[in-house]
Amino acid sequence: MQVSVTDHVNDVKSIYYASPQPALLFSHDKVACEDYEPRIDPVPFGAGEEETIVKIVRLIKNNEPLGATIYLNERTGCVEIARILHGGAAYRSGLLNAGDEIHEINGEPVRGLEPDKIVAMLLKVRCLFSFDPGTDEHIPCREAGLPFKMGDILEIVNDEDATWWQALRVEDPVPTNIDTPVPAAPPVPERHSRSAPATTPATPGSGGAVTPVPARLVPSKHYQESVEVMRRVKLREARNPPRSISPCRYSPKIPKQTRLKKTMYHIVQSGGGPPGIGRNELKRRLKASNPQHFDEVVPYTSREKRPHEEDGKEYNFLSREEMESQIIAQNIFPVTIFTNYPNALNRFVEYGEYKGNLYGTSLESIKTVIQRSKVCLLAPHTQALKFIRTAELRPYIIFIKAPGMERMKYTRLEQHARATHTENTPPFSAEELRDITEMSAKMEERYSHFFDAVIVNDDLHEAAAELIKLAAKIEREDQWVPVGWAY
Ligand SMILES: Nc1ncnc2c1ncn2[C@@H]1O[C@H](COP(=O)(O)OP(=O)(O)OP(=O)(O)O)[C@@H](O)[C@H]1O
Repeated sequence: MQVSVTDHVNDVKSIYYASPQPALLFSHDKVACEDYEPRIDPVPFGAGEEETIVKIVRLIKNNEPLGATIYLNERTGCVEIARILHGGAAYRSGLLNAGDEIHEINGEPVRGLEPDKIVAMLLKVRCLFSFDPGTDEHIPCREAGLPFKMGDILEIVNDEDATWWQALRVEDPVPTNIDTPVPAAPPVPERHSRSAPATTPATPGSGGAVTPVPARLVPSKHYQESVEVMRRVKLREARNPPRSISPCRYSPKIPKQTRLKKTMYHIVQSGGGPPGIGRNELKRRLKASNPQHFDEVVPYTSREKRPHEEDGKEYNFLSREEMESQIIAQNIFPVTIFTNYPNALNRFVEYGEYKGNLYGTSLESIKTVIQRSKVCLLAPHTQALKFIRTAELRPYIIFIKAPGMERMKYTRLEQHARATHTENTPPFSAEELRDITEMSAKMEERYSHFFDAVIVNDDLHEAAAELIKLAAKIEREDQWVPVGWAY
């Protein structure tokens, strides 16, 4: 031991000859004396050999397999670790052993669950885009590609390659042969279920009853992002061909943070679908289905209060100066607004100007609704999604989509449907309906990765019924959430 230490120091010296030797020796000795073994709480004093000890094991690992198989011990009814695979994360941690009983995973009890159910608690990837290997010009082998559709669930078994990951479709039989690598725990690029271990069910001693399904290639997150960027650049260039700019005259513009964005309010409200598609109508119907349960935020405005209005009921009324200073402040101190700018009480997730008055929805108003144990219904602008799509609010985003142009005309023209954000507007013209339909397609193309569900607002009654049913289902079932929300 002593010899190897000296050798090592000499090696280092020969490369970094200028380094002072005592400092090197000191660093080396310090590192060598550190204990890098995982720390396990000491066995309670007095616990006998026969007594059960509960270990709470915390494994922090990257996108790699846990490297363990599990089985249901029918005698005890407990889920136990069948094997620890050599070299896997569990093996390296030294924290888990074959025969250990698993009582809960990420806080969720597993007693009585079939191993299959536990496998269903694996972190998996829900696809936020579709992929057809037949049309991808860069895939190294088309036959090896795994086609998938948006919403499909995949298990990524290898994410070592920067461009092509290996994946299994979740309905494919999971390999159980212990001689083959256990499917990887999830990289989960975007979203995953709330539960989380990475184990594979196995019957002890069976050594693999199911023939493993070979993993196939899917684009990595990095690759897909590059594809998306390129697609948008091409699209933009096709729409506005670049003009040649003299390099001498070109100076990049520095965005002015303190300028107030002047967006028309009806644009500001175009989040859950294009304006005019029926978001507010559907929101109204959902609220009416259970007014005790659903509620909406009270927006802020700088316009004059009308005689019949009550502050805090229809709107929260603020002077234009107050609203402006708060909006400007949040642009200057995007993160620390509450501590750095004591006058700013509101953080507007969206704001805009309509007919000379400011309107906005504040984060605090949303929280107020939630704190009253109500489900907060919003129809935000797409720009607001990044502010509200947080671990704190955990929104469920439903896109209200336009049906085809023919159905738009059939359903809206007959009903004399008209915009509701302004008063006394004439019914939609065919031209306006075309705009709504086109905007719907553009929004879906651009923001579909934010959507948890899509409802096509064709027949209004059917769309409302679907929304009400979906709202009930959301409350019953676990949802997919971004990775960061689960911890
Ligand atoms: N499926 C439908 N069939 C017929 N009319 C509809 C349908 N959905 C909504 N409408 C009507 O379309 C009009 C616009 O709906 P709504 O106000 O809810 O749209 P919006 O998306 O909230 O847009 P805006 O912000 O312009 O109000 C209303 O008259 C509404 O009753």
